[in-house]
Amino acid sequence: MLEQLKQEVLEANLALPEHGLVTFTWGNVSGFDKGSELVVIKPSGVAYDELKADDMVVVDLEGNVVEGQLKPSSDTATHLILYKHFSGIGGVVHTHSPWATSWAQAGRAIPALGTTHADYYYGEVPCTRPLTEDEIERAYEVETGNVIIETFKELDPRALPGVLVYGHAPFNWGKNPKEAVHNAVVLEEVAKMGLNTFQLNAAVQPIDQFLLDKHYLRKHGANAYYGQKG
Ligand SMILES: O=C(CO)[C@@H](O)[C@H](O)COP(=O)(O)O
Repeated sequence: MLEQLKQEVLEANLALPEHGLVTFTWGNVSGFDKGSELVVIKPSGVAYDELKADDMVVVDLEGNVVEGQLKPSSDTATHLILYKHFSGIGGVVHTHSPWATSWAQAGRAIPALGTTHADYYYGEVPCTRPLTEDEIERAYEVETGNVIIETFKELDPRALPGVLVYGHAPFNWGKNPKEAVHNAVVLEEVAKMGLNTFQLNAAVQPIDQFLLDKHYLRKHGANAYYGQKG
């Protein structure tokens, strides 16, 4: 069941170390099958170079394992909440990529300081509030998902395909696992550029709205013309 999605999720997980987003097993990718409403996710704690498509775990949106011999990622509950609330996403990534994780540990949103950011994120990449001790003790991974949904109450997850979880690390998403990883790579790049930019100019301000519009909308707007579009 879901053999093609398992292969896509495997390839997306293997892309994490390829792009330098993970150390050891500090990351996971899942994919969502709209027809069956099932999620394919990386097994917990398995090294990327040992992964096979058949190792992927299939769960329903309540987290019940419907296929697979291994335990699903420890972040499965967070992935599931994102699929339930962000309609249209087909892939979710979580890593501890160092530059984005540094912003999450500092509790700071990443402002749109340049056009590289604007090409993918239509404004600052938000950071969630801290979880309370009760939320952490009671249902850590579920409340991690809930605080992301809370953070996006007034934001469009299609225009901002990533978030920094306070004190933890980033989560990203996209229309499929491959796009979710692409957005995670971009987030790590703009996190690195942002930190370096502030070191060069501590008073730097976010780019103007018209430049943000130009770069974001040329790739993602109704009249997008970037690449071979338009
Ligand atoms: O955030 C964490 C641990 O803090 C996790 O992302 C692990 O780093 C990966 O867990 P598995 O997917 O292997 O269960």
